[in-house]
Amino acid sequence: MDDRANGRKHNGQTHKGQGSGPDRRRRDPDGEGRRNNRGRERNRGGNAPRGFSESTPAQRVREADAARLVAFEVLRAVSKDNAYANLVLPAKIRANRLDKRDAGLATELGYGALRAKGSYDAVIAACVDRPLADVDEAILDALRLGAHQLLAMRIPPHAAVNQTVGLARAVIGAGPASFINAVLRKIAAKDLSEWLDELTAGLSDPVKIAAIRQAHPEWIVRALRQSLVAHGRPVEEIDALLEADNAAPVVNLVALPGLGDLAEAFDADFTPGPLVADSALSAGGDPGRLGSIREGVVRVQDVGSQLVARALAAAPLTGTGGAPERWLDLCAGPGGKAALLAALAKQRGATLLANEPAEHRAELVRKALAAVPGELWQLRVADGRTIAEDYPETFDRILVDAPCSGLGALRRRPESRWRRTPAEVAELSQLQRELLVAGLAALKPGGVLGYATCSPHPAETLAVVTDVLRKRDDLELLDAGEVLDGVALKPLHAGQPAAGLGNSGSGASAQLWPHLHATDAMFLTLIRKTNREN
Ligand SMILES: C[S@@+](CC[C@H](N)C(=O)[O-])C[C@H]1O[C@@H](n2cnc3c(N)ncnc32)[C@H](O)[C@@H]1O
Repeated sequence: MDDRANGRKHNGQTHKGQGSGPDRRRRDPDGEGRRNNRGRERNRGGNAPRGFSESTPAQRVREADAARLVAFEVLRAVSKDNAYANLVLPAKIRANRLDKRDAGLATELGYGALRAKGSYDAVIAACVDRPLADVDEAILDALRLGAHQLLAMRIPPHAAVNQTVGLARAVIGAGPASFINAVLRKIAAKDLSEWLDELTAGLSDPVKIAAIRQAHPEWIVRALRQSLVAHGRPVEEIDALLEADNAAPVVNLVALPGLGDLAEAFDADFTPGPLVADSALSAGGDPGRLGSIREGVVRVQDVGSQLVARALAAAPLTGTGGAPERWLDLCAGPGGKAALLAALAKQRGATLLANEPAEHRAELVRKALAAVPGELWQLRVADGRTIAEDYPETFDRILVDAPCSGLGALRRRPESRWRRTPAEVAELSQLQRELLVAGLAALKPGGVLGYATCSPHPAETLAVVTDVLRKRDDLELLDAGEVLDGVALKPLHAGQPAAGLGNSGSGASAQLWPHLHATDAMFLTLIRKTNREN
């Protein structure tokens, strides 16, 4: 018999409340755990929570419904191949020709199960008698899908269990399906808040409690709490912030100024964005349908990114000379901000150099910039740390949108919180310092550099900027919050003085927040190089 009949990776895995592996296998030679030798259901009664119909073998769901199958395949691709759900899911929806309703269900199932994996794993662990590391990954993924349906969706429990078990029977096997059935019935015995109360009972550390309740790794909860405090926000906001990470984000569009408009989007189901000009949003619209998106003059872009690009374009310079401005996007791939910057540069008679070292991402930048006349921009495919070798003190405006952990965009990348590690943050923060220093060397006196991350982790934001500024006396900090307010349609209050940056003028960094601004948690510092004669 397949070990996976009992959920095992190796030998001996069972769900709690059943006999241990070898015993159970002897009692259950067909490996399904469903019938005794009189042909009656073994799992009937006893443990089964109310609300389940006891289906006969003939009535059992034996096929995977399309939406659940797609969601399961996405979970498998993420677990097995380290895939990105936001890339795999749309491809699978297309390949399986899901209609709008099934596409919505597959998205909610897949993204929901991935986001809350930590909480669901804790629930599942309470229902099986082995460490989850010993449970076969495919079985675990099916259990996570089932747990999400049972604990977070308005799907009747019997349907959630039957459909998930049917999926498992079709794609994993009859034995594992029986194990999954038994575990899901245990999960269904309590609702989510009962499970969370049980799992957090006896804990006093607010980080551990928030981590379980809001399905985030503890180190991320800790970093986000630190960031709130460093930006003058009450630490109690952490719950709202974590909740915002768990909500499905809206789709934001930007019409490239002077090149595109949103009329077509408004005719579809998009509405004007309340925070920034030329933007639109929709909770469920499919931007791929819009001709203006296909032409590249309207683009999908988070509002936080739009604000950052516009703030850099609007920041006050102090006399960089009368020549047309030269702008640089040092870390440009895949080109979202570069496209907006290039369109703004066109309106201002400026030009843009977009730099990106990764070939395939540089290609995406080229595509993103295709809508902007070619004489206004150039692409450099090289390490940003060498920029000043080719362009010493050349640019009036520079964006260093540094490679980062992406902890500010967790709502868009459902699996990433479980994949990222603190060690990566340490490594990235060194690269971020080097890119910031290189960008400053390419900045003209009087010019402004925007250092941005889509992470609010203090090690990637304030610590990087503080470290670099501390060693220099030719730089001043602008008030990034004030500049952001100048380009926003309403005050953002994003620029509370941040701890540790008080020694570089009266300026302050700004931090956008998903729970306050409904944007990604973009961080922005605006640094001006002082003119030598000043
Ligand atoms: C946060 S992303 C930039 C996002 C981009 N600004 C946008 O809005 O689409 C960071 C980019 O930096 C690039 N990168 C990584 N190492 C780099 C380096 N040494 N120099 C310049 N860019 C680098 C990554 O390949 C990635 O494309």
